[in-house]
Formats: sequence, structure tokens, C-alpha cells
Amino acid sequence: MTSAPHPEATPRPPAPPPPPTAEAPAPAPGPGPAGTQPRGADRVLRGAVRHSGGRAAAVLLCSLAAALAALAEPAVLGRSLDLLLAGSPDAPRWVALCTTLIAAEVALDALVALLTGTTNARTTAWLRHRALGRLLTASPHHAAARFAPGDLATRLTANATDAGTFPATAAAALATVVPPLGALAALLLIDLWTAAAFLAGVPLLVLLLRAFARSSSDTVSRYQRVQAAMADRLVEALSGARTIAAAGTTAREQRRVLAPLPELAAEGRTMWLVHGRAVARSSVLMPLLVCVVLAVGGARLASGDLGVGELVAASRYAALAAGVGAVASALGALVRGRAAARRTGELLALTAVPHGRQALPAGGTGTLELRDVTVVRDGTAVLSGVDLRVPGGATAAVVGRSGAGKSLLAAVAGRLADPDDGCVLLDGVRLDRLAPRELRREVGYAFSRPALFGTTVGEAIAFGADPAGPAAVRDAARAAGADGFVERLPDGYDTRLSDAPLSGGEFQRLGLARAFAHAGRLLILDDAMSGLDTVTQRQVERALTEDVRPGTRLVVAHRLSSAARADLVVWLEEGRVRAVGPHRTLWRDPAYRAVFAPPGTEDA
Ligand SMILES: Nc1ncnc2c1ncn2[C@@H]1O[C@H](COP(=O)(O)OP(=O)(O)OP(=O)(O)O)[C@@H](O)[C@H]1O
Repeated sequence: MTSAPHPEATPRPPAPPPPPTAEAPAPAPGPGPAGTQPRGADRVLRGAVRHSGGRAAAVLLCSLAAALAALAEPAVLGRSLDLLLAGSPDAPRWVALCTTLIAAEVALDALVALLTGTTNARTTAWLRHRALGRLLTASPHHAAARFAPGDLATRLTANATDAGTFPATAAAALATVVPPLGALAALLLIDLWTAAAFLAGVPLLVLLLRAFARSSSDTVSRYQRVQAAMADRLVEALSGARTIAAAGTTAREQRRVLAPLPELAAEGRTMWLVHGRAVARSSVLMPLLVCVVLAVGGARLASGDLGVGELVAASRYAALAAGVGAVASALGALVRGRAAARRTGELLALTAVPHGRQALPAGGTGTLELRDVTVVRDGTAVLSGVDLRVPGGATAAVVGRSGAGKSLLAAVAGRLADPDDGCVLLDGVRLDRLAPRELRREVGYAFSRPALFGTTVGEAIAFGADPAGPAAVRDAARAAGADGFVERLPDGYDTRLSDAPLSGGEFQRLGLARAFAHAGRLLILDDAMSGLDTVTQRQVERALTEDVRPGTRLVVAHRLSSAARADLVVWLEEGRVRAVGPHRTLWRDPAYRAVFAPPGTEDA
């Protein structure tokens, strides 16, 4: 795998479509059969149309006005020509009207372009905002984990952009039917024979539209899916760049990231073929139709049944009526928007974690209780009937072999995940009944691989719903053993994170400092000291006892020393509590000692 991003794998807006290449052609417009999209897409699109409200209506009105101006123009032009040829005194007035109409058409087209741009931007922003909001309020351990990072990026970028264009495109599409229909009516009014000549070509136009309609929305969906798959592989490759380099598998990974490219190219080519065929046919058909109308009109002129101006108007109306291709193009954009809305809509379907409004009892010490907690993942119980009580102010170490369920238990204990059965209580209040602010103020987390948010090191430590002040940041950094290396950075706590070269252990200590700065009555450390040397770990553990707000600690630990220093140990085995007790007591059991195997390598 390569660590360099392949430009073709990066999601990009598919419109306007570039020329087809073997690399990654973007989807060309192409309407698909109705009803092939799940209902979710319609719900999203209805919401988007409602949100864009006035703007989409303005696009519709301006587009209609521009269409009407375009429709009126041939008639006024024809009449002006007739009056000019006849030397009528009314001619200048009609010429002025004609000029006004053309100017209005140009101005309205510009307004439509402006309104369309702003409507698209606003609707896309609204869609992204909602999708991201749902994603962040859904359970990070369950619902949101279904989506791979690259796939998510595509849904929130390219797909949201395509879906966001739907309201304005739909409004403009409604207006695109006006010129062809109006032009046909005008042809009928001008002269029945020329209209009949045009109508004779209508079956060919219908065939053209049908060919366009063959570009099914399935192809568009498939294109978007493959695009997302490639983006996902790319994100994987980037995050695993060091492993790939170390394993020497760069070329293999490059092939893996680019493997869906032929499929992407094939889908793109299919859409381009349909698009190209429709364009080619319409570019032959349209002049042909106009020629037929002109020929019949010419004969009618010769026989004196039609004026010169009427003939000019008829030929222009024939061209307008033949422009039904614009309708097909608009339909193609709508199909693409629906397919994209389905993908972004799957994020909107995520359910937010529900919260209650209760507060914790004042002065509570942080007693944690898990009652008959079961967590099911992929149909398997990964935590089963877990009963546990950690007294307020105690430190409990959670130990067990890899995959025993320690992190899941830690997630459930602080409500990063909800149990499928059973409940979790803090000071007697069920976590799911707690007000979200109360929950996050009183329950803190530190992880083995923390994500640091903010611009500077100080901001990363202060980061939280209630940002910590500078003094609290320093105290927390000192307790986490981070103050020393932070002070040595070029600008201390004001050093930009991007300019702070951090080792794995230093990174972890900043995560610990962040948790300490916001310590509530329950602090959960999920393997958060694994990167610390034993001396530093000992110092941090001491500071945690002496310098951080007192409370209950739940510490997921692999080290024997952590278990030995805890007040009680929760020993997990295959998702069940095998035993709870002081380390000294559990140590008598050889199976417990084997958790810290191989024997003789313990650091206690
Ligand atoms: N979202 C999920 N979907 C499916 N399985 C999951 C999910 N989360 C956890 N699991 C499974 O649950 C089990 C327990 O995972 P957990 O991360 O809690 O283990 P652990 O004891 O912390 O392991 P380690 O010490 O290696 O970190 C594992 O078998 C894991 O594959």
C-alpha cells in the first residue's frame, strides 16, 4: 500500500462530468427507473426541499420567467421582422420589446445561476450539519461504528454535495419543460402544417429520451459505492502508512487501494456512453427537425400562407421544442442527487443516544454499579450478565486477556455504549436517565490512543464541554507527568499541536492531563498508561490519588502493578466476570496469575 494519496481515489463532485478516461470518469447525468431508490432518499430530499424553501421557490420563479421570456422572444422577433419589412411605424417599439426580452432572459439566467449556487451551498451545508450531528450523537461504539472512515468522508462530502443540489435542480427542472411544451403550442398557433411537420419527428425525440433513461440510477449508486470504497481503502492506507512501510508492502497496498478503479471506470464509462449517445443523437435530430419545419414553412411562405416573420418564429420554436434534451439532463442530475441522498440519508437514520434530565445526588462519592449488563455485537454476547459494584472513591482495575471485554465494560460504565440488557448506575442514578451535561461533567475518560483537539497543547488539555482554565491545565499536566516536556516545547503550552513532536507516551500523557483537568466523580482510564514507563506510571498513579479530584477510578490495565495497587480487581473472562476481589486474594488462583503470563515478566 502506498502512503501517498492517489488523486483518483479522492472523492470529488461528479458534475460537470469530465471526459471519460481509463482512470476514474465521473458520473454523467442519466435518469433511472422510478422507484429504485429506498424511501430514505425521498425523506432526506423532502427535508432538503423544505429547508431550501424560499430559495428553491425563487429558482423556480426566475427559471419560469426566463423560460417565458425565451418563449415570447421568437414571436416578438418574428413580429418585429414583419413590421420592419412592411416599414410600419410600430416597428421600433417591437424591436425595443425584443431587446428588452433578450436582456431580461440574460439577467434572469444570471439570477438563476446565482440563486442555484447559494441554494446548493446552503442545502449541502444543512445536510452535512445534520448528518454530522447524527453521527456524533449516535453511539460511537455501535451505530456509528458501522461506517468506515473513508466511506463516511464520501457520504459527508461528494454525496452531500450531490444531494444538496436536488432542490434547486428540481426547481429548475420544472421550468425546463415549459419551453418545449410552450414552443409546441406556439407552433400550433402559428401554422398547423409546420406543427404537424414537427410532430412527425416527436417519436424520434421520445426514443432519444428513452435511451437517456436507460442510464439507470443503479449505475450512479454503484459508482458512488465504489468511489466510497476506494476512499476508505485510501484512508486505511494513510493511517497505516508506517506499518505498510515497515512491512515493505507498499506496492501491494497501492494495488489494493486502486483495485476498484476498473469497476469505477466501467461504471463511469457506462454513464458516459448513454450521455454521449443521447448528445450525438440530439445533435443530429434537432437540426433535422428544424430543417423539416423550415422546408414545410418555406413551402407555406411560397404559397402565401405564412409571413417571413412567422417562418422565423416557427423555426425558432421548432428549435425550442426540440430542446427536450434539457429535461433529460435535469432528470439525470435529479437521479444522481437521489442516489447520493440515500447514502447521506443513512447517516440521518442514525438514532441519537437518548438522555434523561436527572442530576446526580450532591456530594455523591461515585459509586458505580453494573446490574446484569449484557452487550451484544454482531449477534454475539461480548459482555454477559455482568454484575459489579465499585464503591465510591475506590480504584478498580479491570483485567483479563485480550478480547475479554475490558474496553467494552469501560465504555458501558461511562455510557459511551449502552448495554443491550441490564443497566448502569452512578450514585444510584441510571446513566441513561442522567442529563448529558451532568454525565460528561461527572464521568471522564482517558484512552490509550487519545485524539487531541484544539490548536495548541494547552487547548488540547483544556478541551471539554467546560474548558479548563490555565491553572487547572497546568495542575492536570503536572499530575499526568506532562508538564516537564510541555515546558520544553518552543512555546510551552502555547505550542501548536502541529509543531509539537510527541512520542506515544507523551501523547498519552496529554490525554491523561485532559481527563484529569475535567475529573468528575468517576474517571475511566482505558489502557491510558500503556505507553508510560513504569516509573512515570507510578508517579502518575500517585498524583492521581493525591492531586486529582477524588473519585472512583475504573482502570483497564494489562500491567500486574496496576492490578496490585488497585483497591479491587475485576477479572473478566470471555465477556463474563470471573471474579472480583483484591489482587492479593485473586493471585492465589493460577488462572488469574496466567492472565499476566508469561510468568516472570511481570513488572510488580
Ligand atoms: N463494535 C463491535 N462489533 C463487534 N464486536 C465488537 C465490537 N466491539 C467489541 N467487539 C468485540 O468484543 C470483544 C471485547 O472487545 P474489547 O475491546 O472490550 O476487548 P478487550 O478486553 O479490551 O481487549 P484488549 O485487551 O485487546 O484491548 C472482542 O472480541 C471484540 O472483537
